[in-house]
Amino acid sequence: MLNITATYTDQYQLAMAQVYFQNGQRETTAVFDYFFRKLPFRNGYAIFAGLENLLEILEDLRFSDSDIDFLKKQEFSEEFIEYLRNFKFRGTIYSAKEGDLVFPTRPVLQVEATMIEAQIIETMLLNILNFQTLIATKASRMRLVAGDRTLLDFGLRRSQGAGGYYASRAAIIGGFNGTSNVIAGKDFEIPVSGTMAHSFIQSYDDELTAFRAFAKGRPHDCVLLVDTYDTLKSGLPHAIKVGKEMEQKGEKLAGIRLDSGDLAYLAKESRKMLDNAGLEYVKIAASNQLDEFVIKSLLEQQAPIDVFGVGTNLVTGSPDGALDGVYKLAESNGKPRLKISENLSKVTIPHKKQVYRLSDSEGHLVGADAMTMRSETRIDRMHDPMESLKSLAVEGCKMEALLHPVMIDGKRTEKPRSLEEISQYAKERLGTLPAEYKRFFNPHIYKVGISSKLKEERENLLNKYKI
Ligand SMILES: Nc1ncnc2c1ncn2[C@@H]1O[C@H](COP(=O)(O)OP(=O)(O)OP(=O)(O)O)[C@@H](O)[C@H]1O
Ligand SMILES: O=P(O)(O)OC[C@H]1O[C@H](OP(=O)(O)OP(=O)(O)O)[C@H](O)[C@@H]1O
Ligand SMILES: O=C(O)c1cccnc1
Repeated sequence: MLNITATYTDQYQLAMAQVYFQNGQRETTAVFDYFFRKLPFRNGYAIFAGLENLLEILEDLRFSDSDIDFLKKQEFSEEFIEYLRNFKFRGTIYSAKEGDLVFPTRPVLQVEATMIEAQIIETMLLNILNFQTLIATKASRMRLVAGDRTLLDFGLRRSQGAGGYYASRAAIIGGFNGTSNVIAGKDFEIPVSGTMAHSFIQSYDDELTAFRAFAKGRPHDCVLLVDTYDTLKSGLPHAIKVGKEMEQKGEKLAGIRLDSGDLAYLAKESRKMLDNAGLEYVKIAASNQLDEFVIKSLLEQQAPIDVFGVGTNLVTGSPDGALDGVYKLAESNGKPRLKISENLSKVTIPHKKQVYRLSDSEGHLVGADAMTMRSETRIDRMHDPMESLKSLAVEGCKMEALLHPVMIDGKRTEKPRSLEEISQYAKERLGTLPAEYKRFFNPHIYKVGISSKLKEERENLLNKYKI
């Protein structure tokens, strides 16, 4: 994994931390909620991703010697620098499971730590969770339309800098099968695969010679790019020739890739030509600015495409550049805290909380989560957090707690989950979500309610701070 140290933060976190340190508030405790306010892509759900990376980094988070040297040149006191030299995150984290379905305005994760620790990790936590959750969600939309066809991430070259590294991981959580990104493949144990570039074909005097050379070098995973000169008049005939030559050697051409033009038409024509030549097993891959809408359209056109290679629109989270996940103080030194806003949706919810996913007696999701004080284990009624007169009886519903202690006093509570396990979990959870939350246009809203106790606590605080 990329080497992230404790300076992966914003300066104001350190400035605030120094003030706590100097004012004898080193042991002041905090509870922060991580949540987002708006689903990306007008989607009906998000897939939580990035947790394993976060925990791995937190367990070993330090200021390195060079970090300390750098900070010495900034405006920090010697005593505070010494404190940072010995800094370690010793906090506790309650979190949703990575790969779970998450929805706006309810905590996805809670951090309990000293105020200093909690502030120092804020930026990094947001940076990791916001990005991977965005990309996993985008990837899952493509998985929903692609059925069981292969989805490959081709995005590293188009991503916002190093973001491509984590995008490849998040794509797998969202349901992609593999990546062209070699370092992500190595670090996260993602199946790595790829085809060939136009430059390879251009570098030879003719296409056939290029194809033959590639087939010789990659006899087991040879996918030929057929659109450099003319897909149907040149690329396909040459690929078929090489495919037949490979058969003579007891080898099999793995596939062809279409990267321009009308992908549905070209895939249909290519399939016919391959089948007529007895190359029914040769797969058709397609790429070129794909996204969930293009993939859906291609499949509606019955395009016989087996593999989709997706770059830009996956790894950039296009058209949404970021998930708006935030980190808000819910308690300090054991006292509940509130942030007031003109906009009721931005008034925070105090206290250590739990989020329960509700289902009926047969185990079907009822389309609502209930937010409670962490100490509550049962509630009969939940209230709309925005409209105080609206409430809903929930007695008889099964309540599944979503937030689990994943780190206690700086140590992880469980061994790391593999990426495969996480993506399998995401698949299962998405499988339980009714179709109306998964459609692209105007999906159902997955509701949230707060318990009577939490509502009362919030109102008391609101009254206390109201001017
Ligand atoms: N049959 C199709 N149905 C829907 N969208 C398609 C179809 N074929 C291609 N697309 C998508 O349309 C967009 C643009 O395709 P277009 O044919 O203009 O590609 P191009 O890069 O301009 O091709 P060329 O290299 O031939 O100029 C891409 O996002 C592509 O994935
Ligand atoms: O379109 P995207 O979804 O972003 O997918 C990745 C694109 O990157 C490659 O093109 P590029 O022109 O960079 O290289 P090439 O010469 O190998 O085609 C590939 O051929 C895809 O078209
Ligand atoms: O392997 C490929 O075909 C590939 C990899 C990265 C980007 N475009 C294509």
